[in-house]
Amino acid sequence: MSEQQAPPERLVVAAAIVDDLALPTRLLAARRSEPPELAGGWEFPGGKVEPGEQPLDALHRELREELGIAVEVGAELTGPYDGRWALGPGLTMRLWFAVVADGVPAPLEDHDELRWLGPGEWPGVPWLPADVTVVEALIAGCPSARA
Ligand SMILES: Nc1nc2c([nH]c(=O)n2[C@H]2C[C@H](O)[C@@H](COP(=O)(O)OP(=O)(O)OP(=O)(O)O)O2)c(=O)[nH]1
Repeated sequence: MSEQQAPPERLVVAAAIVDDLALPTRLLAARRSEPPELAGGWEFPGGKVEPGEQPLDALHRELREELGIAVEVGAELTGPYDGRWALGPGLTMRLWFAVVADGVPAPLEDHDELRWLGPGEWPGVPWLPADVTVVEALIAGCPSARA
């Protein structure tokens, strides 16, 4: 009988899209439309890195596919697990600040609503459970996000 191995971890890459990399006051949140168990939860736009793909290439691809935008990527908000954020069994996330460089964000895929959250509003949507601590860390690092 062969030993059971844990399935490989999948990396999710996502963006905290803000109005200004130096002084962020507005954050773009996206409401998931699928799968049914996640629908209605708000998240950072992004998705899974494909095998052989570089994380930042995956980020640009996901944002182009999901929102129809090109972005300028800024600093990474590193998490407590080897720089990543834990999302659930077998899933971790890397998150970068970004600003829109081209296009107007639209919910083209996987989302049914986008919302720019102003100062004091960043915690104000029902984020996916794993994102709540990420949003807290974002706010802690961005005094300009507070009301
Ligand atoms: N993009 C994103 N996913 C998140 C966040 N928080 C969170 O728990 N997740 C979870 C939801 C999903 O289970 C998983 C991301 O998968 P996804 O469905 O967005 O990936 P994908 O676009 O590549 O789609 P697929 O290949 O699975 O079809 O991570 C977040 O802030 N952003």
